[in-house]
Amino acid sequence: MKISVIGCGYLGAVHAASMAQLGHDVIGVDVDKAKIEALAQGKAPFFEPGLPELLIEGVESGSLRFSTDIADARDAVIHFIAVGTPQQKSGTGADLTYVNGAVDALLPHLKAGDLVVGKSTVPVGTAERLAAIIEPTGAQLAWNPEFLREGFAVKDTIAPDRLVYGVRQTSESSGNPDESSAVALLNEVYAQAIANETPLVVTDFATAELVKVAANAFLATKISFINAMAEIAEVAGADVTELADAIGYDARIGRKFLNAGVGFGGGCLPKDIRAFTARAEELGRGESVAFLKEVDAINLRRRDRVVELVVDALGGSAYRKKVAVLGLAFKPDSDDIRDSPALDVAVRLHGLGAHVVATDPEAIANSRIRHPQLTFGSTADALEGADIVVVLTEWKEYRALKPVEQASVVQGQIVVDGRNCLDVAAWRSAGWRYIGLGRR
Ligand SMILES: NC(=O)c1ccc[n+]([C@@H]2O[C@H](COP(=O)([O-])OP(=O)(O)OC[C@H]3O[C@@H](n4cnc5c(N)ncnc54)[C@H](O)[C@@H]3O)[C@@H](O)[C@H]2O)c1
Ligand SMILES: O=c1ccn([C@@H]2O[C@H](COP(=O)(O)OP(=O)(O)O[C@H]3O[C@H](CO)[C@@H](O)[C@H](O)[C@H]3O)[C@@H](O)[C@H]2O)c(=O)[nH]1
Repeated sequence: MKISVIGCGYLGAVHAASMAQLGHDVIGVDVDKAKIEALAQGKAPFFEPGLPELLIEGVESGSLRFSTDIADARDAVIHFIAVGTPQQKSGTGADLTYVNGAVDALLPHLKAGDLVVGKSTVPVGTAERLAAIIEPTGAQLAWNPEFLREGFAVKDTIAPDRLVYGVRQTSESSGNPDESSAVALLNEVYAQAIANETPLVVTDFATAELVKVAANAFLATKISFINAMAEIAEVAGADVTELADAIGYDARIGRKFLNAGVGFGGGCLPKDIRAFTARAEELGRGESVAFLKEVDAINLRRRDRVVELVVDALGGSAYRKKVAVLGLAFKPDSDDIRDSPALDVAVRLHGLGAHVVATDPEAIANSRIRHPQLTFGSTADALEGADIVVVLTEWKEYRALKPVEQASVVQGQIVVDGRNCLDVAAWRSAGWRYIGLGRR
């Protein structure tokens, strides 16, 4: 099928490359010239495992093209909207400027029979409003939320664990949205996943929009739940990792997303729970999701706690102490530093007068642009003569560090494990003072 993908960031670039990989003819459009130049040469503008290979293959075969000119999307039949919906600058709601701008720009190029497919995460009610603008062109709108995880984005796009189509409920389709042509077109786009019997939920616009924010709200709640348990474990002398293992054996609870630590960050969970709360308040149902404010508060307290643990371990002041910060990205296998707890903690320690030397396998370049005041270096640079080591992103190279080898490099054998990802026994037996979050 001829597909356009409007917005080629973390979501759109992967979506465009994956659609080409699935055999479609794809044009990716973005307003960011530098990004499009890189993509057009088959180069990934950010770190995402598996993406470079797909880009090169797609660009070389001609099935994947990129442009800054939205008019180049006119031959496509399916137009995915994958632009950002960040948190508003003044407020907690979603900023829809980019979604509105993308739809406005696309409008003159739409033709009867086209399908515009919303992928961006939006407040419930957005699709209905956009459909009123799009439908007079003879094109249709569907909302098809994306559930990919950064670090696994290619796999999650090509083989998603479920598909959700939000489509207009029409009288012609006798109230049955499954019959609509939007569904037929989307089934063609996702033919491989459909053939593999990927669970498919066909629903209305509002439900599709809500599914996305509900999923992220649930994940964020699960993480904050275990972090709240970590707070209690800390004062009770219990161990939150053993607690998580024990409750996780209950299949109704499950062990996934029960890793306590410095908390969740990234371009999705934090802003999505805030936007959901703001939208619920607009709809007069703020009390229904008021707990998400607590989820957010618990999450942010974890960052304070890590800073506090570091300062306490340094004898009450971080001033002029060398702090090795291992990890800056919001999660491993990503260079994304949006709302990263790791970067936040590094900046705060720097603000307390510590000599922070921070490292990350992929996120130094992005971190340097945002916070040039920090000192960046290799893992060896960070550890050399450090008074304390703080692990903030659980990259495999940090988990694999040998405590015995590092002991001779540092000044102080103290490690704060902000992700509860190190082997406690190994570090302690090598003479280190190990401090986890809610660990015994
Ligand atoms: N990143 C993820 O893992 C992920 C997963 C699922 C859903 N989402 C949602 O997808 C959306 C995009 O997220 P992202 O992380 O890719 O953001 P991003 O900031 O990485 O990318 C957004 C892109 O849109 C471009 N853009 C803005 N206005 C445009 C316009 N008018 N025309 C063309 N391009 C335009 C920007 O230049 C940018 O490259 C958000 O709503 C997000 O919540 C993201
Ligand atoms: O047990 C856990 C699991 C995760 N995290 C943190 O939570 C954040 C988010 O992690 P994850 O959900 O894996 O990353 P994202 O790539 O942001 O993906 C989320 O956000 C996307 C954008 O909406 C959705 O598509 C995905 O389904 C959803 O998992 C990261 O900071 C993790 O370190 C924890 O602290 N503890």
